[in-house]
Amino acid sequence: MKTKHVFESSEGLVVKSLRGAVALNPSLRLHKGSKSVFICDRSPTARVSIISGGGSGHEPAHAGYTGRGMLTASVAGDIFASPSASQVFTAIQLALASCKQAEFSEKKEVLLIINNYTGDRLNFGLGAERASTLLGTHVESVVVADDVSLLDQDPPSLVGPRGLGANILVCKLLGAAAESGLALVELKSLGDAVVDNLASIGVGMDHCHVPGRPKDSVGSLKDGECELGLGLHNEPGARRMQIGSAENLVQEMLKQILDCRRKRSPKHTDEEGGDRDFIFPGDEVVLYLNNLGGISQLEMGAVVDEALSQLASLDVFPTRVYSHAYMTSLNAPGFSISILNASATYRRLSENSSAKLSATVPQILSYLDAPTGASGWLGVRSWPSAKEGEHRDRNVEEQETESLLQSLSSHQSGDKMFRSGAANNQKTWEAINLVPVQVEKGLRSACEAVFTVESELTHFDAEVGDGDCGTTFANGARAVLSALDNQQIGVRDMSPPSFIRKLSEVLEDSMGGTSGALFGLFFTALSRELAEGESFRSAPLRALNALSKHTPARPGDRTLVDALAPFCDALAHGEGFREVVAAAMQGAEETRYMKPRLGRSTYVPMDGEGVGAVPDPGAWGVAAILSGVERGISDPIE
Ligand SMILES: Nc1ncnc2c1ncn2[C@@H]1O[C@H](COP(=O)(O)OP(=O)(O)O)[C@@H](O)[C@H]1O
Ligand SMILES: O=C[C@H](O)COP(=O)(O)O
Repeated sequence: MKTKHVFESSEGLVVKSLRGAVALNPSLRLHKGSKSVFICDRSPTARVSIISGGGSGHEPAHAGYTGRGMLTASVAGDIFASPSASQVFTAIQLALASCKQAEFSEKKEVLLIINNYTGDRLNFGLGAERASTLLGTHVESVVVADDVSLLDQDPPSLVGPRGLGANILVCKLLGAAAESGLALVELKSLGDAVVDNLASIGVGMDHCHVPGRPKDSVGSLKDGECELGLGLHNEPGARRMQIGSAENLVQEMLKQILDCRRKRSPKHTDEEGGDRDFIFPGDEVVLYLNNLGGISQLEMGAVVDEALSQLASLDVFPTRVYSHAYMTSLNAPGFSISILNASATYRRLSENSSAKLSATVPQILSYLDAPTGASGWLGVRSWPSAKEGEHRDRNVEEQETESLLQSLSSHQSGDKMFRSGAANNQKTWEAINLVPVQVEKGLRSACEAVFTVESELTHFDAEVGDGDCGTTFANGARAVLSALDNQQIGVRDMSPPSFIRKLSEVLEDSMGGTSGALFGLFFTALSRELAEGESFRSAPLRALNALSKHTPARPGDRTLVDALAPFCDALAHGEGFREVVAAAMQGAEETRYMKPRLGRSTYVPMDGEGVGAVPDPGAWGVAAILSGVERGISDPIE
């Protein structure tokens, strides 16, 4: 595995890289704070804004696919961690603003293209909810879940298949369809039909290394070995196997794609036609290969050739062929093969009575052929002419974007109400038996505890996930300490509900990822419960119940809920703080032996030697936070 980088740390790397992407295309602007890139000269024909995004490390996704005929705006999280809900909300605002101001109020329709990862689903979902409430935006989502490598899991995971590199094919198709003037309901029908008939599988020769992470944070593969059923985030593949030969590898990958209908879990059988072929004779299909970043172009060309000749031997002759590093996993030496069945997409649209669009196969293919101004797809073909001696000044452009966002706040309704939430409640800390000095000490100590376990969390998450859990938790802890230090939040100056509400905003803005969304939701609910008069003993359990509406995770599913639930329960039952923290730690410890049904661990085979021995990183982090609080407060809470 290559661990040498041009930039030895990931600090500031994402924004720098986004600036690079914007420099390639004069039609783009960057909003640094939210890591959003948007079109500043949107075409008049597009009625709907198309937005996608996700963690960084997948470049040129998604900034490189922002441009006329593809995405109106994109939003990036940290490396391999989804952007937060507030980032998504800002991206939506900027996409809407890219219409001329006069048209702003009429073009409030947004389609989100979301890859099926928990963090992305939660954060894009919450960002969309906020846009509907505050801007009156009508938002629909198309969820890309094209990975066929884990369809026969038993019991089936609650997460569903991952989204792989064919996400970009969906962005291209829907971006061009939006450019042609389709309405939101039509785009949603088209998108759903496309993702239902899209199947992909990835393979990796080795893992990639994230700049700045410990060099041994991810294990290397042995000579001659590969991992089949690979995601985009460096998590272990569905299974290890001998490469054998390139022909065998491509054959195995195509077989999994062509058999995907038969492999779908029984619960999908009725609605999705389980036990059927993925391709019928005469179907028009698109072959799409995605280089994860580390395979030579020479070999990729040969893989295209191999895939085409094997498909020809099965009487399948793709009408369109694409191969490029569309959506990378840093520089991972791997690739994925995807097939989009355009004929089946057409059938699905014409047979489904609830579909709001009918589109012929040539029409569907025309969306792929349509020109785009997005540099990552074909490269920008025509540059707007600049006056002699006129140069772009990125500082001026970024300042203009800040001003634009500020001016947009006048279009929002109810922002103040949303932001302050429970802030009006004047109940004091003393009234709920907490001493402000102790609360601050506990909070600071919790942040220190996160730094202590950061590398452990990275290690656990690298074993069973994508290795970003330590960074995500540490980002949150750093932001909380800095918010306390610069008095952005102050325990003494704020009532408990307002303080917790602000804390949730700080966490939500700084963390991203699944855990950032879950913390944001939990603390928002906690603030509301306190404002409604619940005590510090009863409010956390009620907040946990509120969280349960956004995630199906329950104790036993091997998530951070396994640490949080015993804590909330024990607190509600009147146990002392030492005991409630011990309950959380025991819950986290027990995750070592649990089989995951949620989160990224579901993609990883857990029966393998040693893998099951690590606890769930999120649960471990929550337990560390709580024991940090315990260390920080010298007296019991009551
Ligand atoms: N659906 C879910 N519900 C509750 N907790 C979850 C869920 N999915 C993942 N988690 C928790 O999130 C932790 C990972 O957090 P994070 O690194 O932010 O996730 P990711 O990188 O996958 O977005 C997991 O260890 C698990 O505790
Ligand atoms: O690159 C990361 C993806 O957007 C998934 O995000 P997540 O790991 O937070 O679910």
